[in-house]
Amino acid sequence: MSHFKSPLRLSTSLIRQLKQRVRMGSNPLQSHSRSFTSIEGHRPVIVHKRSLDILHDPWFNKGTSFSITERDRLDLRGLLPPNVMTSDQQIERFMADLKTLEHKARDGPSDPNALAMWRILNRLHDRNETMYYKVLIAKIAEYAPIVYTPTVGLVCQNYGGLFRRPRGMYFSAEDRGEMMSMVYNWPADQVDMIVVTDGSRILGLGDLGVQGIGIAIGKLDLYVAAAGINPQRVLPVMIDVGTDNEKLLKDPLYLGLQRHRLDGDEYLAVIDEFMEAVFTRWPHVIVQFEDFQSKWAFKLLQRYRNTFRMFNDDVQGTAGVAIAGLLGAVRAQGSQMIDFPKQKIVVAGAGSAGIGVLNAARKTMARMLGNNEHAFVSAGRQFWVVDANGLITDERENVDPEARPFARKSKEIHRQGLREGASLVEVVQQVKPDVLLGLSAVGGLFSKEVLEALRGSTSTRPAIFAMSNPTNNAECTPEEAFSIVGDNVVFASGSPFKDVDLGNGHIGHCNQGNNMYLFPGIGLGTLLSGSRVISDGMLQVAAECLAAYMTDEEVLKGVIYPSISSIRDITKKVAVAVIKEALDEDLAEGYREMDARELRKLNQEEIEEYVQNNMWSPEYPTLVYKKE
Ligand SMILES: NC(=O)c1ccc[n+]([C@@H]2O[C@H](COP(=O)([O-])OP(=O)(O)OC[C@H]3O[C@@H](n4cnc5c(N)ncnc54)[C@H](O)[C@@H]3O)[C@@H](O)[C@H]2O)c1
Ligand SMILES: O=C(O)C[C@H](O)C(=O)O
Ligand SMILES: [Mg+2]
Repeated sequence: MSHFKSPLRLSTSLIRQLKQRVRMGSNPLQSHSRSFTSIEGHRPVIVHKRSLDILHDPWFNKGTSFSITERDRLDLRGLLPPNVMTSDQQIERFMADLKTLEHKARDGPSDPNALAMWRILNRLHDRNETMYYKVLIAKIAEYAPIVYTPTVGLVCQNYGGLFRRPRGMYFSAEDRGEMMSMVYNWPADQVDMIVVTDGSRILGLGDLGVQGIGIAIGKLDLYVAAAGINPQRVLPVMIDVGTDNEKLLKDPLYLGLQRHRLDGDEYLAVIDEFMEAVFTRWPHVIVQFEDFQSKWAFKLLQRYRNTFRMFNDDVQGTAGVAIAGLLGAVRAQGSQMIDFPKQKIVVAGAGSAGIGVLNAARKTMARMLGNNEHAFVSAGRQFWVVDANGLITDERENVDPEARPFARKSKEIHRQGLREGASLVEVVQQVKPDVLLGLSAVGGLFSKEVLEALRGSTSTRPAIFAMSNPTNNAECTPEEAFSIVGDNVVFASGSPFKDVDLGNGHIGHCNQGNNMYLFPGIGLGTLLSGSRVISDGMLQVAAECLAAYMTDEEVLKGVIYPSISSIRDITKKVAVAVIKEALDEDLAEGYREMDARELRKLNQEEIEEYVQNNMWSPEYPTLVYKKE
């Protein structure tokens, strides 16, 4: 049976004629016979394909021009950005992209180079996945900065122009009531990992709307490269609930819904429907929430974390990476990890990432101090939190509920010569912290004055974490940190920077403090344990595993995070730790033929082997044809 469906009311004789042409082996569409040109544009074309097969067929593909009814008819709903474009608009978008490249090439070589590399890699990804991942794994240090931060930020900003072949799924506010069937448009029967964003806070670049799909794609590239998740079983997802980015709202070539973001219950209803749909089709999938604005990041995490296998990378992944780095910084001072609760820590930024780090760091300190209420209260005194309105104290009106536990008591603060709203410089001057940590998304926030104030730190070796992404949003550069604060600072940044030559043969090491060191292992460990949920304990052991990865010799040199070339190895170790914890907490339900009982029988070495054996490697399999 052919999948012939008539989009127009056609006369039966025309249909018969068309069918006959197909039977005779001539595709009416491929016919260039002049006698047909008069009705060329109106005649329906018979297709024997649906879904991605159509989008991947250059002859049938119309990209964003597929109408809504056609998308429904051909099982394309969700496989394209929601905005339907005319073919003129498509061409305009393409030309605008071409011009942007020319224009940028005149402005300087770095960004267009990175974008050009992304395009070349992306084209390889489209035509040969095995080869793409082979290249990525072999040269991860070189290409992670292209497929991941910082270039992925630029890619998202320019996604309208860069968009070629769609990748992943789009669920939009217009799809309410349809998602449960739309998920079946995805061709894979098994999906292990979904990374989903609503595009509301992409890196430190703000609301990029539908263009945020790039970050989900980039994160999943690391899932494949670092965790060996099979690329056929990953699914990047964009939930388009509109955008509050005025520029995109006005851009006629924008690919997403041109309306303001849904809010409140309407917003929640869309995300709920998405979660129900994906977990109905793929009950064992893991969903990583990525780059949701803080306002929703915490709420969604609380809403879903006890029922679904999900986590929020910005809140929980970042927290673990920061804890590992903070413990490394303590060791770099020549102290023991157990001295962590003595550290004075100033945090700039109280969004999803900053608050995630603060909660985890406070809990880690409290555990070290005896794990009781008193310990928790006293741990809270080690933190000073500065946001866009300055130091947060209990005098602050309308403080976010998540930040409230970190608001300093005004009495205490007055004794330190500080007050509500004190500036970052003042706070650093008065507190003389051991650690200055930035998750503010404000490039250059650690100004000369702030760094000079840090010279007064009571630490023998102050640590600076300029964790905001991408590169231009880093709170300071390593050059600034080493030259202003001193040669022996410990430095980490969210996006990669080069080490600094300090002269006399000395190197100022620049660590990359990025959640990429944890999320792949958290996902892999959860998948292979079959844990029902992702518990605090599993996240905690992941962070401890990363901290323990570094040797004393390395940390004393200021090297507190591994090099990205060992990301596959560290990911494997993190996954092993996560599996063991899931077993200890009785959350593990097993994976495929390894049921929970069998899993429980494995010793450390066998768990390591189990993880290794389940990591996909890019090798060409032998293909054999068999008729269906
Ligand atoms: N390195 C990593 O692994 C990692 C992980 C997650 C997020 N990040 C980065 O962290 C940044 C923040 O992410 P988020 O989700 O928390 O964003 P957010 O927008 O929710 O939070 C930003 C916070 O910074 C504060 N802020 C703004 N201006 C400030 C100023 N002048 N001084 C002090 N604070 C100021 C805001 O008040 C807010 O509390 C982004 O750049 C993101 O890329 C990095
Ligand atoms: O994406 C990254 O590089 C880290 C982090 O998730 C971020 O939002 O900045
Ligand atoms: Mg993120």
